[in-house]
Amino acid sequence: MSLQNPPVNSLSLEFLTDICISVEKLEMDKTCRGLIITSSLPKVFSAGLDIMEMYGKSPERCGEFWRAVQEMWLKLYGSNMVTIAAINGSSPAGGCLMSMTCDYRIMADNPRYSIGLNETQLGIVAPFWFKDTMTNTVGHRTTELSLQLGQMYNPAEALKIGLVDQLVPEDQVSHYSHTNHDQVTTPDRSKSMMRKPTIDKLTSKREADIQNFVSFITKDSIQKSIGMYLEMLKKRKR
Ligand SMILES: CCCCC/C=C\C/C=C\CC/C=C/CC(=O)SCCNC(=O)CCNC(=O)[C@H](O)C(C)(C)COP(=O)(O)OP(=O)(O)OC[C@H]1O[C@@H](n2cnc3c(N)ncnc32)[C@H](O)[C@@H]1OP(=O)(O)O
Repeated sequence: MSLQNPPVNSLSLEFLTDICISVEKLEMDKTCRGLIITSSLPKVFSAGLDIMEMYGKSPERCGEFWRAVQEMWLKLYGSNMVTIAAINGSSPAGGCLMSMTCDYRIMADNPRYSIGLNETQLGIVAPFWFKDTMTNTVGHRTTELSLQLGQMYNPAEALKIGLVDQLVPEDQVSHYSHTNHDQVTTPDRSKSMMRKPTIDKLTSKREADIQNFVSFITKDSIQKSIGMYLEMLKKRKR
């Protein structure tokens, strides 16, 4: 599955819906045992959630958006397929979350790329299931430090903390993700045994999580922080 939503593969409601439909189709295809997620765009795996979906939108729309984010996570984290993230560019926040849902992460060894949960930098708090996914990937202490600082990691740092499993030359990400994953076997009961408690936690709190998100994101102070962050993104470009 090659992500293609220019300019930066941000996860809008529409794009998330497309991703969910694609994963569902592959999941039902009995001939398909594995899924490699990568990006068709240069330099960016995914810029994470589409910030415009969280800025100046109605509570109803925000709720619909958040349900789609949850659905993407539930489908990928609970997938019965072998899943590999071929991270061929930067992958902040929701992009990092998406790659952490996979069984194995291969990243391009380019120091200009970064990956991590940077929500704190936007003045927002990573939801509990983002935190849980990271804890399951890199452990409690690293997650605590990482979330408090909104830390982004270059590929070497990401490898060191276990956020990615393998670094490869940039032009070989696709090759390695197709051929070099002996470490990942066909998902069996171990995968669901390890992930089920985390999945059940969100499933049982899904509606409350949507309410929390909507009331948090529509607060004036949070809208102001997001607006300032958007300005910063645009200025950084000039
Ligand atoms: C206490 C109570 C707790 C309750 C908690 C309840 C709920 C929790 C609440 C909220 C949680 C919300 C979770 C959010 C997770 C997210 O994913 S937020 C998104 C975070 N993403 C980012 O910060 C990425 C920002 N982007 C970048 O760093 C760079 O763009 C890039 C990805 C590294 C690429 O760089 P590059 O130089 O190639 O591109 P540009 O920067 O020039 O960008 C091009 C263009 O795209 C726009 N853009 C970039 N990222 C996004 C985005 N994520 N969404 C929308 N638009 C984006 C950028 O502004 C440029 O636009 P242009 O100027 O109009 O061309």
